Amino acid sequence: MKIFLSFIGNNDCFLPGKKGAVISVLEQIQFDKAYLFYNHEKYLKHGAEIQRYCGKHFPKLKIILHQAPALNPTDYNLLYPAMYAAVKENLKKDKNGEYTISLSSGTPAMHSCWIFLVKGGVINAKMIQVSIESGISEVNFNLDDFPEIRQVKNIKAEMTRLSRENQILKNELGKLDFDPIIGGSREIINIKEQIKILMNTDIPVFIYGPTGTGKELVAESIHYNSFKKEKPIIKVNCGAIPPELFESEFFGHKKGAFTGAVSDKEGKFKLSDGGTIFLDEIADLPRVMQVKLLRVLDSGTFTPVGSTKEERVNIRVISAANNDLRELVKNGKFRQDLFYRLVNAVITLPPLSKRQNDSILIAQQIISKLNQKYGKNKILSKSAADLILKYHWPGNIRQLKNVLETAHIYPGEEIILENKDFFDIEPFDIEPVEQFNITIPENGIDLNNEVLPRYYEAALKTTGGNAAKAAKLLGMKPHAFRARLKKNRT
Ligand SMILES: Nc1ncnc2c1ncn2[C@@H]1O[C@H](COP(=O)(O)OP(=O)(O)OP(=O)(O)O)[C@@H](O)[C@H]1O
Repeated sequence: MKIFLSFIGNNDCFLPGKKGAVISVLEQIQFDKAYLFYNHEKYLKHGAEIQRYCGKHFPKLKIILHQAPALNPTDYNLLYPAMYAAVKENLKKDKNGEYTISLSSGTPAMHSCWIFLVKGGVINAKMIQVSIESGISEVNFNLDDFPEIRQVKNIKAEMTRLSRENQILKNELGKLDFDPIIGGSREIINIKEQIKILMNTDIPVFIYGPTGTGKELVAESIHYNSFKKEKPIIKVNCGAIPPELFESEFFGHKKGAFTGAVSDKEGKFKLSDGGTIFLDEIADLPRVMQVKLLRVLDSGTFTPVGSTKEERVNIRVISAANNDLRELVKNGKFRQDLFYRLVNAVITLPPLSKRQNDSILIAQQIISKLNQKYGKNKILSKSAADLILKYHWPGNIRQLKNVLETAHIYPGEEIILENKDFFDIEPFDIEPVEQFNITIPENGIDLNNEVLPRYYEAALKTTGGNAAKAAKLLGMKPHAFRARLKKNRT
């Protein structure tokens, strides 16, 4: 749509034998719409004359008279904000218009403001001037004619360039900006190298490793070191979403789409647009959702539940699981096509027990954080360090954190650990079941009400209160786990 913008000036009325600049332009160039601005009511009369004339001669042209109120048409301080607001308001209505602005009507201050609006990037428009002698000509000077404006533009570009160069140099120096992953073992150094290679690409990354080994930390590290770091990283625990809510969680829903949808809700894909979506426990994604996820990854589009409008997103996908997805594909539990879409690059996290002395480095960092939090100055005892190195840590770093958090509570300057501290946290790792010395009372035992509840609570303790993860430790579905827990607690 071709749109014309101009102020109405004193000469834009029909003096005998003379048509003003506005009419001259409208007679020579065909527009669909003309916004004629005036700063004061007295110009409305001229506007109405132009409207009448055009209505007769160019009936298809739509003329809109728009007030940009500024008491004094030569006062830049009043004029510029009024014109800025008027332009912004009209741009909203005709976003994709092809704009032409006339600099020939109105005061010199108005002309200058037009130039600032165009050259400042507020409106993308062609500027013209019109005179009896030379007719219509385009005003097309270069920004280089304005050293000050050019400087500001260049500073912005320069800053972007420098920040990119800085990032590249940092990468070359082997440093990550955001580096929460503690460890000096060969395994962890390799993982950081992989993060550096992958962080500024859009390649989908799959992170594989046992529970509590830092999969989420690696996903954050990729995101917060990437150019997308200013955009969100949205985490979704696929193992914790009830099957019936998957679609709404991922794609969002419209009000009234189903019982309980009391308002519109944006889904995780929309929320992570421009950034990263981290799909944790991807192996738990039901097959029906696997197809839908594949579609989003292929087309970049999805449709919220209850909507007919497709939405487009641009996201980086990082997924994680502690199961070997290849096995699940072989067993027909995970779609092969989705597997190939997600697993372009794989980062494998080793268990803590395979990371040489990293467990001590991590333990020291955990203790120093706890010291800061509680205003203490505790250190790890030699015997505790030995135990940490010897123990096999089935719950990995999360378990180490829990053990140290509990041990930190006790008085004394040193953190002391005993065997029982580990066992309390990890009830399944005490000893093989055959070695248990269990005696069942003659009147029997109520497994459901007396024994299992202790395991539910212990599993919750291991996962730091995360019910979905606790359910997983016990091989239960999250909703079944929650229901049992609720029942046992009441
Ligand atoms: N190398 C590390 N250095 C310091 N802290 C770590 C490291 N790895 C993991 N952690 C900490 O251990 C805890 C568990 O890590 P995270 O949640 O990333 O593990 P995960 O592999 O995603 O676990 P899950 O499979 O159970 O979801 C977090 O508190 C995390 O900050």
